[in-house]
Amino acid sequence: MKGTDIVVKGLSKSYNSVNGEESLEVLDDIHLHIKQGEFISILGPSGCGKSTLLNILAGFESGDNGVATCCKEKIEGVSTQRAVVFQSPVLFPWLSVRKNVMFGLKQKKMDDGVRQKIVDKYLKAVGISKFENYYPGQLSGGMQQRVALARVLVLDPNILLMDEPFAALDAQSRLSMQELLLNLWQKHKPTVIFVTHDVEEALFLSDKIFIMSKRPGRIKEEIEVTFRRPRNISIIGTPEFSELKKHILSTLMDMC
Ligand SMILES: Nc1ncnc2c1ncn2[C@@H]1O[C@H](COP(=O)(O)OP(=O)(O)OP(=O)(O)O)[C@@H](O)[C@H]1O
Repeated sequence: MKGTDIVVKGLSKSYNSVNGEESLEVLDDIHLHIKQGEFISILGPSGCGKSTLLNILAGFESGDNGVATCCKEKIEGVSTQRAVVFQSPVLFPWLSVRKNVMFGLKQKKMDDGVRQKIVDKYLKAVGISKFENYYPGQLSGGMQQRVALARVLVLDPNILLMDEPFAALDAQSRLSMQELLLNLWQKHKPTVIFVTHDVEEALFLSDKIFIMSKRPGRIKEEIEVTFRRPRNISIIGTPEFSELKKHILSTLMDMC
């Protein structure tokens, strides 16, 4: 079902310290409204709670106070509507690329011919059809991340939660993954919530950027990114891009 605004109101979260004696306040009074189909990035200092927020939206964890809703329903656990892509691709090393991509679809009741066609479509979309019989260990990091992306896209999620998915890649692979992601997003328009440390990446990809304060993380600033779409890397050299980049960097530096 489409219609998936994500609304977060007054969300806070603390963890017990390892010795259990103190409480570590990680998120404090977070408010967000993310519209269906928006591409959102979250930037903020290390340890400010970006991954914690993403984990709560995924349903892996819950907040202490406040509420996070998706489709007007409280997020209380994982859902196939919300797919997560991590920095390290999560793949089964003993399964071929094709079988990895097929994995989630096996749980769905559908004709096997249809299932195979969906897998073919996404292997092609992420540019790894030729490697369908390879095993993850035989692929580069960038190719593994393509497989990880195809693995979640076959399930047609409404929401993609991405936690620094391209951080481990070299500059060239990173750029090609960013372009690939933008193309896929443009076609299917899932809501994307993308955690990154890379200001250029956030500007290149997003409709909106949320900047979080240092821990306990709050939303310090919300920035609309209005560069025309479809985008290509030529926007990175424009004065408007540089201006916004400078503004975001100085906001982040002020928090150090
Ligand atoms: N399960 C946990 N138990 C205890 N503390 C935790 C747990 N998960 C995260 N933390 C702590 O919460 C704080 C925020 O962590 P989180 O990973 O959300 O930050 P982040 O902004 O994503 O950081 P980075 O940018 O470095 O990845 C950190 O101090 C971390 O040590």
